[in-house]
Amino acid sequence: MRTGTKLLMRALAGETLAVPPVWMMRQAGRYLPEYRATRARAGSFLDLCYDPDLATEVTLQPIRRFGFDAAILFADILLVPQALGADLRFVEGEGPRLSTVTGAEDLARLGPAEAIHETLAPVYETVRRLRAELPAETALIGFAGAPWTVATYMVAGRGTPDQAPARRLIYTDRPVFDALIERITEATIAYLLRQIEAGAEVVKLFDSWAGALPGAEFDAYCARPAARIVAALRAAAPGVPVIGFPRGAGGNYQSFAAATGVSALALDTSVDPAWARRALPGICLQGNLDPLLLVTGGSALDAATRACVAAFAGGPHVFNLGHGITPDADPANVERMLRAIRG
Ligand SMILES: Cc1c2[nH]c(c1CCC(=O)O)Cc1[nH]c(c(CCC(=O)O)c1C)Cc1[nH]c(c(CCC(=O)O)c1C)Cc1[nH]c(c(C)c1CCC(=O)O)C2
Repeated sequence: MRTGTKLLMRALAGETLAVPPVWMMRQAGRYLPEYRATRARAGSFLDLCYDPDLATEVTLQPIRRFGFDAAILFADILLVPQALGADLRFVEGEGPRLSTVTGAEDLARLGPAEAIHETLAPVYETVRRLRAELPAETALIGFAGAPWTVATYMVAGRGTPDQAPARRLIYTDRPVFDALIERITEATIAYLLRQIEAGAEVVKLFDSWAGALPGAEFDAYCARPAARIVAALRAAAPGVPVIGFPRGAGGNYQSFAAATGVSALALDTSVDPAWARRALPGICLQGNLDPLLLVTGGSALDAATRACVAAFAGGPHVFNLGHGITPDADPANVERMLRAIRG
């Protein structure tokens, strides 16, 4: 395989490497001064997402600075709802605001899954440019939000601490909720396949709020949609690894792995690596350093980084954080983390 020498691809294919490949969730972001400068040139965050030149530039910035083993496409999980017809804007200092979907009429106003590509064409162009510009050793990761997490924003119209609006819709109007999950699932498959066609070598499914699903609903709204997405990608794009990230799934990480057949599991900060190795044998594990250590730094960062590498050393591992790097992180601490991993 042409990509066979990239460390990330080797780890995802199940190889245990002496030094794990490394990348970070949110590696292109506000903790980098060069990101803030490009972001200021773009205007809004969404303008940046839809400008292939600038989105390519910010994706490459952390690769140039740190030499990560993978780049992740610069975009957002909420571009899919927007492409389905939701109004979307990001309020500075607050977060996303969307038009809400709480009933059959709202659902009827959304476009079909196949209609998303017109809006998302600039994202595919960014993927093409990245594939042409990335160093030969750097893998390109595409991504989408998982249906449940995307639905939580579409139902509430914003981020919520407990995803109560989406949970409420499950209990009060399950047919509408199921239809929404179905629409997002179809759009996600179409979106990821276009990213793969454009040059994404790996895709990651972000289910950031999987931990908010009641246990009885985890299978229906986290595992099953992910299983459908994985199966559709495997059928149309065999050989492209899929990383699943059911954040906060706890003990459900096991049933998620079994139900979906993902190539790798991204573990959040709460998961004990030793438990994960025992409970999830044979699968590539990604994670899971506490991102706060990149704010606090010092010898605690060195110790935790080395402990993380050692704890996962018995099998295929992709070093990452347990969640995204935060805007108050110090880039010098990222260098320090990389020295502790790579020596
Ligand atoms: C829930 C979610 C979103 N977006 C995403 C998730 C799932 C992962 C997670 O749990 O973090 C995923 C995401 N968002 C972004 C990426 C790009 C790739 C990467 O570097 O990881 C990815 C993979 C850029 C971004 N997405 C966002 C930024 C900050 C925008 C800015 O420059 O102001 C970036 C770099 C904005 C965003 N986007 C979203 C929110 C709630 C916010 C606002 C909160 C915040 O400001 O941090 C939705």
